[in-house]
Amino acid sequence: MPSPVTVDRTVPYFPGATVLGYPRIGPGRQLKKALEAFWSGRSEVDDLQVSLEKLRMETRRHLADLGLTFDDGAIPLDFSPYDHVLDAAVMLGAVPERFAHVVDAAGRVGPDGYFALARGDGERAPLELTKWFDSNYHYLVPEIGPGTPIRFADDRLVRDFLQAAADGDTVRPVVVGPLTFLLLSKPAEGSPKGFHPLDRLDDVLAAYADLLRAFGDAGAPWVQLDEPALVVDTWDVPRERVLAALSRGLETLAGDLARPARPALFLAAPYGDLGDALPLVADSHVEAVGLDLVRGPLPRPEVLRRLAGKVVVGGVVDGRNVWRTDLERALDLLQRLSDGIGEGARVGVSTSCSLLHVPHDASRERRLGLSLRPALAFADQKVEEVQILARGLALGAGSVRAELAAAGQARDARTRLPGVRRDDVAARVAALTEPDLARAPYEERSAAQAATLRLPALPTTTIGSFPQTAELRRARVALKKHDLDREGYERVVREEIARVVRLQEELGLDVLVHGEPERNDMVQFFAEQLDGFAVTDHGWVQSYGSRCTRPPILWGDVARRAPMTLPWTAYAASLTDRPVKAVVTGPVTMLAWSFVRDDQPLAETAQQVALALRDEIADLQDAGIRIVQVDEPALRELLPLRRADREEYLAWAVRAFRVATAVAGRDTQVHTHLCYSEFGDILDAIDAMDADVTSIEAARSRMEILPGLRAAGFCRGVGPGVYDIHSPRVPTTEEVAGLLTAALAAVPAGQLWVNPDCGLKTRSFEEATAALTNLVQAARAVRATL
Ligand SMILES: Nc1nc2c(c(=O)[nH]1)N[C@@H](CNc1ccc(C(=O)N[C@@H](CCC(=O)N[C@@H](CCC(=O)N[C@@H](CCC(=O)O)C(=O)O)C(=O)O)C(=O)O)cc1)CN2
Ligand code: MET
Ligand SMILES: [Zn+2]
Repeated sequence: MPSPVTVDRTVPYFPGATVLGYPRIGPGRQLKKALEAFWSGRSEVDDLQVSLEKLRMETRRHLADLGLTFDDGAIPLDFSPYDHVLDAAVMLGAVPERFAHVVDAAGRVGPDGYFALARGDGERAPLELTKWFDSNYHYLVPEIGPGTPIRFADDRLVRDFLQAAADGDTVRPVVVGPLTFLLLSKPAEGSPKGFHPLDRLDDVLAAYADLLRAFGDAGAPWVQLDEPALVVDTWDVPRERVLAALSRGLETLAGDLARPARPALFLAAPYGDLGDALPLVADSHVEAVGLDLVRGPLPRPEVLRRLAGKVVVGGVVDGRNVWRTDLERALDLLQRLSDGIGEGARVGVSTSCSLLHVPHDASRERRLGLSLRPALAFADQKVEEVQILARGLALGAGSVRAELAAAGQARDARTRLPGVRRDDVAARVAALTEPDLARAPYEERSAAQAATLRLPALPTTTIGSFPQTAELRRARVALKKHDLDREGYERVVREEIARVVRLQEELGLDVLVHGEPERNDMVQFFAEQLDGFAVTDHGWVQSYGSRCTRPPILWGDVARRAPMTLPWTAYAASLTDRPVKAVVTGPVTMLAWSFVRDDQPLAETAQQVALALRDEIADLQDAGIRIVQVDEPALRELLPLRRADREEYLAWAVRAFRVATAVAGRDTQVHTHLCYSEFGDILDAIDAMDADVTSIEAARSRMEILPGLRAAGFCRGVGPGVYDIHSPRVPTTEEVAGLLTAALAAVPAGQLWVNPDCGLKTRSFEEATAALTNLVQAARAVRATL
């Protein structure tokens, strides 16, 4: 084992400039490639370890090349092989009982066990995957019960630190903080009523204290504890309890455990405002605190003064968008922060949150055109921005005058691009009136649809996508490289549609889809065809594990140029007598999974996207399509983290859905699909969307949502997912039938639909066929009992 680093522990100095975290996927998606090679058996575990360490090494060296320095802890070590919340659970040995065997006698979890927790192992269901705060990143939900083992068990994080140190690179380890860990956990199965993971606070704190001691022994100058949970005020425990837990945590980890036994502590609170938690942090013994000054306000003067003894790290560079920072404004904010703290203020400059949410490097986007590219800042550009700001803060604005001016010019130039403001689009949004948003009463619609669609009870369907084959992806690459012409590409797509339609008929599904083979991604595909959006070539961002997306960049007013999915859907419909359901991506999801403009309210942009979709739905309807699904999987994701902001958001989100869908006549059945989240908080909004059928993720959480829906008075069609598509595991017929029977306890048979949790694009045809065979059989069996 490499020897510890020697540092002067008496003076914890903090960098002028840092970032809270950096993309983990690698500029060439090295993480994805290494993981998928290992999972498929194309590489051995040693190859995987070598690839991962190489990626960590290249990342820290790259950050050093960009100007961040090792000695002062400016370079974060925030790597994770799959997910950082899973890493914290593994560090604590806190695995669910069904996975107890993956922890060895020494407390460590090997690669197979680690990936079994993340992805299941064929027999055991993996941890639940859900949204990380209000982002499109997904974390694995720890399951914590009264008896779950919790101690400092797996020291991988410390070993990673020492491995870097052995190369002479002293990094700043980043760990999910103890409160955030517990608040993101769910009670393990079998926990007594009233149990909350927070009940295990003392055990978790003891384990973190051991972790910090180990980092101290290893010579880490700084450790960053991320506590984003503190900016959220909607947890299922009262705020007082969260604050009491925070006090206790600060006392245990920063006070009782004093330096030099531990590294200096940097408590970071991304994604919002610390609010009433900040005074507690100010009065604690942590050495540094990171504030999100993009989303949160500058703290009040009396709170600022209490921060005087600490390093205060101003998160002024937005980690959630890709626009160049208004450096002048940011510098002014930092100056006010410093002045507010008063004499001796030590202010650092950082990003508002980890750069996990943005792609690596905007300079690679050759196709983005000379007009847009200068206005963009991806991770590497943001690393430069924090350094410019740190220089400006240390040496005065005059020292960075040229940089401030260049940033200002690039930002101004963007707002003047043709297409940023369009009178035709503004006029259409302004002309919308209430009747444009209303459909016929549900009873009338339901009767009309029953007459035209003639579906059996418990109709079976899928969520839209079928497996994306390597052949399709290759064809898209060839099309881009001009090795395949448009006609050739469309032939490949049509053949795939025909194959998927045939397969669905053979399987006996009731409502068919075309399978979405023409889509690289459900958001990017539409963005490529809409005015106002730009797409990237290399702008990959991790969504979960090895899965990535290239979020489009929304820069101008949105309008549809031509039908987007109509030809493909119509082609599928021409091949079968069964009803074919068209599938489009809804307005909120289009925004949530893109980088949005910062010069106009989201609500306004949402109506523009909704109008473009409305035109598409009108065309589909005119072409004889009688079922249209408008996917809104991100509806819950964008729900504000603070209770006070929620109503306004839900109002415009629901309105946008209705703008898009109210063009449907009474005998056109409107479906929506929601996935990946707790729906408890948005049941009323789901109801207000007024969709005829709503499909929701439910398999991993065993149909927990249904009683709530019933209680909310929801009376339309509902398809609780009966099988988890995120895992390769094929559900048995009995299992699906069991879930359907459970669902029937909460939903009348006339309302219940049968479908998977989500689209099948990440599965193989073999897995999808096996699972759907069982799904159809289960539906038939349960139908026979009605
Ligand atoms: N945007 C978005 N967010 C979402 C979802 C979603 O579907 N979209 N679903 C939920 C879960 N998140 C997901 C995110 C990504 C993927 C996913 O499958 N991503 C694919 C990439 C999809 C894509 O853009 N595909 C392109 C590009 C594919 C590609 O990598 N091509 C290679 C070449 C491939 C070859 O030669 O075979 C290359 O460019 O290097 C295409 O099909 O055209 C992946 O990581 O592998 C799935 C779920 C929630 N959030
Ligand atoms: C993440 S929601 C996915 C919905 C989409 N229609 C699909 O089936 O893939
Ligand atoms: Zn979904």
